[in-house]
Amino acid sequence: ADPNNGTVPTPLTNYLDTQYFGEISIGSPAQMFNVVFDTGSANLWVPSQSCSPFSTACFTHNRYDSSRSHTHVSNGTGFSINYASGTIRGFLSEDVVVVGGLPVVQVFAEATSLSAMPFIFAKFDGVLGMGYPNVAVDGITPVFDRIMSQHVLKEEVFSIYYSRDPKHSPGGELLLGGTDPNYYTGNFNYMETREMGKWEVTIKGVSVGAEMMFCAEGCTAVIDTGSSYITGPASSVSMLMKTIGAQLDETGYKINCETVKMLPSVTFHLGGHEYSLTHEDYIIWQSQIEGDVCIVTFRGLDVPPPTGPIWILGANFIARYYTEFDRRNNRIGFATAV
Ligand SMILES: CCN(C(=O)c1cnc(C)nc1NCc1ccco1)[C@H]1CCCNC1
Repeated sequence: ADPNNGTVPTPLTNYLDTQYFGEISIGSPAQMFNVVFDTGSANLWVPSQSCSPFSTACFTHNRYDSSRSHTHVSNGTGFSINYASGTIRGFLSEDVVVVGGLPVVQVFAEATSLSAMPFIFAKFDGVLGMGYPNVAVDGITPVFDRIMSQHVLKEEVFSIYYSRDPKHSPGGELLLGGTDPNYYTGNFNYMETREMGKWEVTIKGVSVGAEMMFCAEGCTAVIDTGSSYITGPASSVSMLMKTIGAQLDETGYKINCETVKMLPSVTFHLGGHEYSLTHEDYIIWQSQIEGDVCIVTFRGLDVPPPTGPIWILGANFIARYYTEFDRRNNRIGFATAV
C-alpha cells in the first residue's frame, strides 16, 4: 500500500525568500540536483559535465555526468531556452529522474552554457518545468505528464507551499497528487486557466489601498512558482512604486524602512476574489551594516506581445496564498497559507 495515499511530497529549501528549490536525482547510481519546480516553463535542464570551463555558472553547480550513469540513453538533439532573465543552451539526454521517490524515464537537457547573469546567483543547479506540454521546448513530454501517465497520483494536481521565513523548516513543499492541509487554512477559491496550456489567469483589477489602479479592463497574470517577485508592465509598476514612495536603483525598488508600516496593501482581483498583499508580503527587510534596507518585491518587466503585456505573480504571492495547480480541470486554486 502507498504510505502517502497517492500523494508525493518533496520538501523545499527557502533561500532568502527569493529562491525555493528541492532535490531530485538523475541517473543510476543517483546524481543529486537542486531544482526550481517552475510553473513558468515546461522543460527539465541541469548543468552538464561537458559544459565549457568558461561557463562560470556551470562549474559552480552540480553537473550531470552521463558516462557515470548506466541508465543514460544518448539523444544529442540541440536545446536552447530563453527566459526573460537568462539563456540556457545544451543538448538532450534521457535517463531515470526521481522526484519525491517516484522514478520516471525522462528526456531532459544537459546545459553546456548558462548565461552568467542570473545563474551565478542561483543556489539551485537547474530547473524542472511544471508547465503544460505545449510550452515545452523541442516538444518534450514534461516530468509531471510522465508521472500522470503512471496513474499513481490520487488526483492530477500538484500544490506548492513557500514559507515566508528562511529559518522555517521546511522552507516549502511541492506536493504531487493533492493539497497539504498542514500548509493552508480555509477553503480554496478556484479560477479557470485563461488560455489552454498555460498557468495563466485573468486579473480583473489591481488596486492599491482602496483605489483601483490597473487592469480594470482585464489583463493576464502568469502564476509562476519559479519567479521570485511580482512583475508587471514597467509603466504600471513605476506608477505603483511612485504611489508608495519607492525609488528605483540598479538592483530594484527600495523604500525607506521607516515608511514600511504605513504602506497600503496591493490587491489582485482574480476569479471573483480579492488577494491582498500587505507590506509584510511585499517588502523584504534586510538589516545591513550601514543600516536597514527595505526591498520592494515588485519589478517592472515588459514582456513583448503576443505573450505580453502580462503580470507575473511569483514566490512572494505564493508564499501568502498556497496554490493548487489542477491539470484535470485546467484551473488554479488559492487558499490562505499558514
Ligand atoms: C528559474 C528561472 N526564473 C527565474 O526567475 C530565476 C532566474 N534566476 C535566478 C537566480 N532565480 C530565479 N528564480 C528563483 C526562484 C525560485 C523559486 C522562485 O523563484 C524564471 C524564468 C521564467 C520562468 N519562470 C522561472
